[in-house]
Amino acid sequence: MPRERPARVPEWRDPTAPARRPHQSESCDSGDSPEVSAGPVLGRHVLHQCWLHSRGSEPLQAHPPAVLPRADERIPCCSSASAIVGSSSPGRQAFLHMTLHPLMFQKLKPHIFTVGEQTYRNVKSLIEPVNQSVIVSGESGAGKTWTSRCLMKFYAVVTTSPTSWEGHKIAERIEQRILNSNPIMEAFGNACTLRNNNSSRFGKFIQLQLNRAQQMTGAAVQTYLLEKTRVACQASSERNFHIFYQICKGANMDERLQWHLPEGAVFSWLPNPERTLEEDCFEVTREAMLHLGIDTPTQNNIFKVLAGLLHLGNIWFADSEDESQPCQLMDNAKGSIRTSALLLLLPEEPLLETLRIRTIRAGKQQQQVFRKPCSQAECDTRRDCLAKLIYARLFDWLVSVINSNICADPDSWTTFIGLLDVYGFESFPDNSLEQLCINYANEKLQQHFVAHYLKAQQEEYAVEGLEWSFVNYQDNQACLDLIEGSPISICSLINEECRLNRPSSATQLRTRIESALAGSPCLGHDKLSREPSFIVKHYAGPVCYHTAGLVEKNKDPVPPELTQLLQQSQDPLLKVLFPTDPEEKSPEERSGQSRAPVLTVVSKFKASLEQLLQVLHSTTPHYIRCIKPNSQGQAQTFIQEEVLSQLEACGLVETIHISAAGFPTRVSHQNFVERYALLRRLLPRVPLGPHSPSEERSGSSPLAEAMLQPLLRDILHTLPALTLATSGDPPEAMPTPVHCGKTKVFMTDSMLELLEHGRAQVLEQCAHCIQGSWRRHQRRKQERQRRAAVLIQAAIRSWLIRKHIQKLHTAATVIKQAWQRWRSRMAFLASKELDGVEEKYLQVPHSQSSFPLSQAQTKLQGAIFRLWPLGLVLASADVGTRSFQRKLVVWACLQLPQQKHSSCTVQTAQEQDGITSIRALPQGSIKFHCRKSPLRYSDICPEPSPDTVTGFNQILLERNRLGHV
Ligand SMILES: Nc1ncnc2c1ncn2[C@@H]1O[C@H](COP(=O)(O)OP(=O)(O)OP(=O)(O)O)[C@@H](O)[C@H]1O
Repeated sequence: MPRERPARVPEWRDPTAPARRPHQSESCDSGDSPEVSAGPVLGRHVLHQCWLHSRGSEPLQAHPPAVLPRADERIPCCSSASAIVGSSSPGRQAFLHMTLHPLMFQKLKPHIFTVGEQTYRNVKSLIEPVNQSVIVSGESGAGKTWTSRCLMKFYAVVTTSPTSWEGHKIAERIEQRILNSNPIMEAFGNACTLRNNNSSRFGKFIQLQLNRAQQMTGAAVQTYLLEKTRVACQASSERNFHIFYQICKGANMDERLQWHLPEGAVFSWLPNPERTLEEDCFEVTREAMLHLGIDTPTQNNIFKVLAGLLHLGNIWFADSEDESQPCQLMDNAKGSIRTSALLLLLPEEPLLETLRIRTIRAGKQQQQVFRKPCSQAECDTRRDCLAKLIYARLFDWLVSVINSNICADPDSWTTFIGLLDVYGFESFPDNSLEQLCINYANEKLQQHFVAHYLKAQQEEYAVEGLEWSFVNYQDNQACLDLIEGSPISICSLINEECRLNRPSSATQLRTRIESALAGSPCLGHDKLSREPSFIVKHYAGPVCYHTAGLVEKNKDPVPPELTQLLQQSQDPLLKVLFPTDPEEKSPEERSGQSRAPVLTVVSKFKASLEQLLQVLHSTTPHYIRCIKPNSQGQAQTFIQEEVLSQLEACGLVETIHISAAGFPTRVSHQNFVERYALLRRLLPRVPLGPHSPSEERSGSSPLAEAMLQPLLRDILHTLPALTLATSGDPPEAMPTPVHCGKTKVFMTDSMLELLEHGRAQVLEQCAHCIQGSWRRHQRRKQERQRRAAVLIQAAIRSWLIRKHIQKLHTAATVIKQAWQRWRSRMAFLASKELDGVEEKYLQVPHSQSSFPLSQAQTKLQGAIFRLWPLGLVLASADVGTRSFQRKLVVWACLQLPQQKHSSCTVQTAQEQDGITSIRALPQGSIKFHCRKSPLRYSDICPEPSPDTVTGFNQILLERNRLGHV
């Protein structure tokens, strides 16, 4: 039958509306500590807090409890095992899945001390139920024992009386005794397995007893289902119980002699002795035993018996060809049986006979006795059975001794905190009776957990004023009915097989189970399996159990003659373990003699489980789920698949289903407003009144409840719009999206998603807005920077140019001045020179001249002198006579002397007759230069351009150019 999901009553209530139920005190909720409840903000999978660490990787990161254990202690949260720690009360430790709301993830990491602190505070608060229990579960090697040990240390510290010195001493002594029980129990009950070097091969419930002042006055230990087969049979690569290795390695010479354990002796029940573990510490066990009142002679006695068991394991029988004859001992086993008998103080012959010959009683009074030699296999079984019997009794006796030493007088304690360290859910390729019992126990605990969780949920809804019909969640009752139900179940069928006392066949048992329980939805069948088997669909997954050997294991037969033999022992310890007093007859004996129901393993286990659950039901439970990050024991390695399967096995998936059936997300008003206040942006803008705190403020400091209400209302008013925008559905179509409690907002997953979606949208818009503004700002800034750069560049360039020009100017001034000085000097020199030459020339007497001027020439010269300005003007005039006419005029003006060529001697330059050039001196005076000047400064031919002065004596007209004029 598929599991039904609970139906809910849809409701949409105004958060400000008055609550319909009276407000209940928060302390009713199992009395939580304020520190514990302060951290979390959102609740999705309300129950559990998750943390995963690798071995020894991180320092303690814990919410500090009131009192911490000593600093040198290793702390569970930071080492190999990883844990999910949870309170069963949903309202208190509510944490949201990290991937959904990283921002809202709990501020304080989970820690077992938080659970310890919570339980202790609950006890102190004295609110019913006062007694507390912590259920530590997980697969082998996940850290259950370690966690329990740390919790015990925690309680030992917090419950030590600080009132008086004497009281303190007593409390310390009790604490020490309780802690000393651990090494003893671990030495005798733990072994190295493939999965854990220190694997507990039994379940235990430790009850820490507290007096009225909440001081620890004592403790009691209850053990479950010791794996006693390990004494005689160990899987390859595994070991026997630690204590056997401790005595073989730690005994001194005398002890070795006494216990017949010579150095290097080989025992078939002691595999892998070469492996040395930190648990092989004999001295620690001895010390702890001493502290618990087990004196040295008793200890020696215990170890002697254990050595006897080791020698018993070396007894091997040869197969007998004649069935009527008992099997013979193997040659090398003769010494072993002698030593074993010696150590167990048993008579050698009866010991051998009991191992080889079965006694069958018949008749009304069981008076007829038959003796039947056993086969070799039966002899081995009897030998193993003897060892298991002795070891199991020894273990139980040790537990009782421990209890008698640590258990307080019933009047001296009033409350207790129980620590349950049980095996986790197991599923191997080959599962048998042990796994059936373990998984049965886990089913029971899961049911207890679910019941408590549902109850706690309902309580919380009631406290918050929710109209809630949280119904129809079908827990694992169907599976439990299949395993333990009445009148027909797997257990009852197996027990029946035991009672019928007939040779049982595995196939027959399977057929019986399948036919009798065919209607159960949790029973399956593996068609591919070659071996007869059946499948049970547990809450953590299906497990296939093989039926072979199931009945035998369930019978756990102890031949009465073995017990009788042990009763003959002279050993003081064995005498205690196997009393002869008929009053103290063992259960095996009692069951063998009477017609009372056979006490099978399953029935004993079921009885003890029921007893345990009764205790748990009377307490407030707390859960610690230990998760192993990897099976190799490596640091910083997290194997997802392994962790996932453990989460399934510890029932987390189931818890999520239950949680999802209700309002899995719970957020305090404060946190809700802080997270979703920005959704109000979706509403049309309304001016914020004096009582409407701004978003900024709501995000930074806690708001008063009165101020929260309008904000809450605003946020909730956005929901219809949000629904419509996101899904397109009208808001009325949405089933019970959100509910406002008195202090919390309850939401479904879909509503959470919707809110988150809306929030993401608003944030996106904000982000776009911010991005746009930022880009604008950046652009403006860049523009300003560009303009500034241009300005600076221009200023620098102009400054550089000005500087350059200034330099040029200065240089030009210098050059100009120099030039002017030089020019004036040259002009002066030229003028002076010219003047000097002209004067000189004019002063030359005609007679001495090679070309003397006649009077006519002088006249002509005079005419030229008079006419030259006219010629000059004509030559340079822009307007007026042009071309030929102009040339003629100029020519006429300047060539007058040439008309009487013969009379004029100044014709050529060579002859130096006539005027060769007309010159203007810089000073402004015009001088006629009549012949080629010999002067140094004046004989420079000017450029054709009339306005260019290149010489110092400007040549206005030159004879040889006149033709071109
Ligand atoms: N918190 C821790 N800090 C350091 N080491 C740890 C811690 N938890 C577990 N370990 C290591 O892991 C080993 C296995 O732990 P533990 O014995 O507690 O596992 P378990 O769950 O009790 O296994 P089993 O069911 O086989 O008894 C320990 O011996 C120890 O070395």
